[in-house]
Amino acid sequence: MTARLVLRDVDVQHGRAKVLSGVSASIKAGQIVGLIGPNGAGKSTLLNAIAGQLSTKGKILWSGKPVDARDIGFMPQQCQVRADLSVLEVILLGRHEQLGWRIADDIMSAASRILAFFAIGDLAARSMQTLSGGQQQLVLLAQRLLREPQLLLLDEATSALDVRHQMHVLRLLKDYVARTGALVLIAVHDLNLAARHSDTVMLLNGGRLVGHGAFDTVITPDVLRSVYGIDAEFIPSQSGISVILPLSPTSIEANPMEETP
Ligand SMILES: Nc1ncnc2c1ncn2[C@@H]1O[C@H](COP(=O)(O)OP(=O)(O)OP(=O)(O)O)[C@@H](O)[C@H]1O
Repeated sequence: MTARLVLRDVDVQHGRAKVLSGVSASIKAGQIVGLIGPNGAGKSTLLNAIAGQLSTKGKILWSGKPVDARDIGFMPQQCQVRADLSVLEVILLGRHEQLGWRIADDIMSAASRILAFFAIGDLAARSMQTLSGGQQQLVLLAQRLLREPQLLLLDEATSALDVRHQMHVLRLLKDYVARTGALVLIAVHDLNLAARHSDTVMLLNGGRLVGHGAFDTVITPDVLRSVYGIDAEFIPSQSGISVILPLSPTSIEANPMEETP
């Protein structure tokens, strides 16, 4: 039976502010789900809640059970390595539970395969501290994939990558999902990227889930106006997916969730 992530009436409160409110969804594994919404909508909060990093109300179930840390690969938004470790060492830490005095051959070959998939083999001996922001992001993603998690939670994990590396990583994720049947939840700001690379999207606004389904059923000109406060042109492309061209912002308003205690 296909695994499912079930969210039932999930609430998160920070102090007096409710930052996630009544989020419910049933999400089938074997797909990439784009988590979209304006700044402060609750995307990171939802990913942190699923990863078990926050105290929540409601239920979060993976295959009918509470999420087990061993099932997930989580890459938070602020993610960096401060220690002076090499790229290979950081990637191997993806399997830290299995590391001992001697690194088993299968872990070493899995690490080499991941380095090759991400096209970062030439960085293996480099110190993380000498890498660019985008290169560090690639290494940390590779580290998460080494675990082969069933539930991969990525918070803007391609934000520091150039367009070619973004495409490469999203294609790798697609192959990974096809090979393993995993579920990937990825928070993204770029709506065109979400349209092109997600199987479905979840749209958050003001801490609530306001849309869930195929991108073109969730994101319409009216929704862009009401949720993002922009007018936009939808330009048909050869891929069959319209390109969204933002035209003008309407107005910037305070996040309604922050105004009401
Ligand atoms: N530790 C905290 N204490 C108080 N409020 C918080 C805390 N963390 C987040 N918030 C608030 O929760 C709301 C949701 O934040 P969150 O980071 O989940 O949004 P987001 O959709 O990921 O935003 P962005 O796209 O800007 O990263 C925001 O209003 C934010 O100010």
